Amino acid sequence: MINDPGMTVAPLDLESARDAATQFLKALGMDTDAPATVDTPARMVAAYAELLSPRPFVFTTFPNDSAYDHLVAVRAIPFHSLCEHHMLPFRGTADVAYQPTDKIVGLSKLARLVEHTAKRPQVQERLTRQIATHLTEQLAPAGVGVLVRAEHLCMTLRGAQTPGTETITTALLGTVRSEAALRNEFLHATRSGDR
Ligand SMILES: Nc1nc2c(ncn2[C@@H]2O[C@H](COP(=O)(O)OP(=O)(O)OP(=O)(O)O)[C@@H](O)[C@H]2O)c(=O)[nH]1
Ligand SMILES: [Zn+2]
Repeated sequence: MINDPGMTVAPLDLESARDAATQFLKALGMDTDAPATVDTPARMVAAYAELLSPRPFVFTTFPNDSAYDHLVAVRAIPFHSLCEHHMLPFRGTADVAYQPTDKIVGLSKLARLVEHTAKRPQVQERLTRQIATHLTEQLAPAGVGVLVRAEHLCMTLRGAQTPGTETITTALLGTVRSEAALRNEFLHATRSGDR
């Protein structure tokens, strides 16, 4: 189970959230007593609760018994998160890679780790770093590379209103940062044009 403190998700108080959502929607002019919208505050809370509730999972690792020492990369892992400034979604893909030493991880766990890290109020920079830090702590790999591409709806739908923009963040650690050959291998494996 994911249990390091940086990954803990605060418990949700759904009842208080429902009361607050009713107030919030009334203040925005919605009639929350009308038949069609009487359940809207509860639905809104359920929707946010779903977006903020990562599925628990076990970060299963195996001995690296073939002494595999090139990059393991899973790319284009889809995710959605909530920007902590506006509580609007940002969504995109994460490319996650590591160079193993003694341990390898079940491949699906890289996708589950992305989901786990994304389903909380976030900024993209922290999301990217947290994925990389978790891999470093759990696998003691020689290197880690994480590249996240995302559309921020707070920027594309409102505010600056810039549809089509994509934000790219990277976290390169260990050999993926320091060795040109591995860095290039990572950047080549994650090139968006190859999808
Ligand atoms: N660095 C970073 N900024 C983000 C992220 N998500 C949203 N933001 C930005 O957070 C900032 C909040 O800025 P404010 O000026 O306080 O908010 P605002 O008045 O709504 O700003 P506008 O979005 O420009 O209208 C905005 O520039 C957002 O684009 C993120 O993941 N990382
Ligand atoms: Zn935002």
